[in-house]
Amino acid sequence: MRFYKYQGTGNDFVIVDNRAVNHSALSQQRIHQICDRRFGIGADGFMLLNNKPGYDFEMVYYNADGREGSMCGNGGRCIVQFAHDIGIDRNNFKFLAVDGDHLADITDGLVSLKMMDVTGISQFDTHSVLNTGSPHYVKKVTGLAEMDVYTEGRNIRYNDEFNEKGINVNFVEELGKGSLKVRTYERGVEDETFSCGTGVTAAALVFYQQETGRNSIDIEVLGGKLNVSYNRNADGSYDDIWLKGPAVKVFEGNVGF
Ligand SMILES: N[C@@H](CCC[C@H](N)C(=O)O)C(=O)O
Repeated sequence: MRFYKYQGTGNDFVIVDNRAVNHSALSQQRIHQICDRRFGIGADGFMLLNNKPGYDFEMVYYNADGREGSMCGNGGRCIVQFAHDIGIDRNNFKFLAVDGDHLADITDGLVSLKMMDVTGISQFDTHSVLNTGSPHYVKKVTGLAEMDVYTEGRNIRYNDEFNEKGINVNFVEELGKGSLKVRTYERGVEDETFSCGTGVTAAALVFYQQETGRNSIDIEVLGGKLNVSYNRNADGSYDDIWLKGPAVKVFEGNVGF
């Protein structure tokens, strides 16, 4: 099986072009093995690029545990760069993912992905919960650089409330006005990753809830820098949400299992 390895701010993926040869029957165990960093290629997730009438392609996303995941923002940006690299020659892409239609473009070497509209944020004393294509728990913290994100994120992800379905846990510190640092414990990888696109999107929306209108937030993650821009409506809903950042091919090869 021919595969391509991509990364977007250190969130890394194995991608397979599934248009001519059909790899849709790969088992959960096999995808988990492909993503294993010791026994396989190593990645946070696995994606198939499928043909889809009416779209440039369809993205099917699996977490590193081999289960089909909800939307992956960095995966979406990487598969757009992959589509461009294999000759799907567009300035503006339109593709289908598990959470619906997405638009995307590549400008000045950066991939921008339009995220789904967000209708509401559930606010609690210590944290917020929202869905940006994947479910996210967002907690404001200080001293993020020193935090044990793995242990604290895992405790939340496996508590009685979230244990069954799981949740992605984001810890967020404000670096300055319109500038955040985010670290994420990801469901399905069950570890801290270097970046989470739907997670930084959630963090941006949670942090600037007072700012109605157009906002642009710069976000630092372990693997680099992202930008989230969006429109906040007076009723508290969000639309025209764009996630922008690098998406880069790392290597390609063949895998026999
Ligand atoms: N890394 C992703 C999020 C992937 C989905 C997630 N792990 C889940 O299924 O909950 C991103 O960049 O958004």
